[in-house]
Amino acid sequence: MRDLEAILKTSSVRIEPHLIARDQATTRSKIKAGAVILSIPSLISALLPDEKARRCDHCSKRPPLSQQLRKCTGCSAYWYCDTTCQTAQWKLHHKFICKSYQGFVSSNLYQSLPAHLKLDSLLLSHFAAYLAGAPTEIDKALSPSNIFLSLLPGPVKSVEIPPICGKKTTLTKERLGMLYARFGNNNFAIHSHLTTYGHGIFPLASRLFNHSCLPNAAARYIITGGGTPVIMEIVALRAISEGEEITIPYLDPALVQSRQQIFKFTYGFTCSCPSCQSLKGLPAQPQDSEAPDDESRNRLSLVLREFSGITSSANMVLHYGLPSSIPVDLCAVFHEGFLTKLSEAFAEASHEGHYEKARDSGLSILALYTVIYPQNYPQIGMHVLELAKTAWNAIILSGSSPELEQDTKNFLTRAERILEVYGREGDEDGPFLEIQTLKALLNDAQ
Ligand SMILES: C[S@@+](CC[C@H](N)C(=O)[O-])C[C@H]1O[C@@H](n2cnc3c(N)ncnc32)[C@H](O)[C@@H]1O
Repeated sequence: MRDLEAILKTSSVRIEPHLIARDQATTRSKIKAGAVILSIPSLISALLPDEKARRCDHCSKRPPLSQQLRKCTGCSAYWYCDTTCQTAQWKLHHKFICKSYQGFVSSNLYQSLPAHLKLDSLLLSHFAAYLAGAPTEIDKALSPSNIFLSLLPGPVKSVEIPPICGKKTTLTKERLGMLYARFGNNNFAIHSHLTTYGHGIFPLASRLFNHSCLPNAAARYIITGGGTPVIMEIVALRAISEGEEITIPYLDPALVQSRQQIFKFTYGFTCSCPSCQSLKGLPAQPQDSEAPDDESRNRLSLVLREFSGITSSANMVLHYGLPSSIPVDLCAVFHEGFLTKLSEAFAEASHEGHYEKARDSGLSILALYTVIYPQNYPQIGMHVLELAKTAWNAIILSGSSPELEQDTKNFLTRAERILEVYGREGDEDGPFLEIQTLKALLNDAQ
């Protein structure tokens, strides 16, 4: 821990003991909403299969339409922006993998793995190859690999190591097992505009940040290109006071019914954040029960919107709160099927151009989000932007009206305000470009 304190000396983060989770990250001084608390480069990453050949395997950048990625002529399976990215990854790990890659991925051993283990297998292969090129790195106190080995292992005692590709590493089977035992509860899904495109290892982030379902911070990913791997930034979602623990979400807090099970089996802890505490005091929704039917969903939605004070685009004073503030007869909204059905209804009505219906279910989703998520949670901003797009599409479809223009404007203003806190992540297009485009269109129409 002392070594880590040295790394963090010039940052706004301190590492301190935690009663249950070994250690925790706390703030040295007050942090403003939207501030970047820490920037952490990825040590190793791997793209999801669907993203292969669409992004650079090294820096994650998507090429502009006028350009193509450069294929590795050795394996024909890794793609890069240019020679800078290709050379950087060649040195980092690809030189140990290139020759055997095609044989490995077409082998029965690899092909018989389920999708999530295939990704683990490639990430572990990248890690092992990286260590083959830097064999002494693991013994250096502050090296990322050493920090990774110092992480808490997952709860399953004997995890089977997936097969790895590449030249034999300098790692013993025991070391490899130690690395893999830390995969499940320490790796990150890397996203662009909140859509996952790969997995990565960011040892310092794993060592520092504990989970909360009402986190005060969140990870966003910065793609810079030019041979630099993706960077994780931990951003404050609200003002954080001096000495307060900095927490991030390990999974989507909207998984209200299943999240405790996931914490137990994947991470080996019971979450006791304020959200989980207050849910404990409410009647639980049986896991195997049916989601509320259409009629109850409509009734629940209406009461939920009134309860949250979200009745129109103009009346959206978002009271972020805890589930405990929900009256007991509204608890069925925490059945995960309720949100799923609402989202389906919103998507269908938006798609078919039924604006009133879409706005109703969209506002109900927003009402639920404010109960489940913390202030300025980016998913809320993305959803309000969807509402703005739906209102704009209604203008296109059925002609403009002062109400529709006002709705579009209100939703856009609110979406921008929320998303500004989380800031820009990932690819160059995305929500801020959409907001600017919609604003310009709306101005022209007025
Ligand atoms: C990514 S690490 C977080 C850093 C960790 N505290 C440490 O000292 O290395 C994840 C592990 O921390 C612990 N942890 C994280 N959040 C927790 C929480 N809210 N309550 C209890 N334990 C937690 C669990 O053991 C989990 O598997």
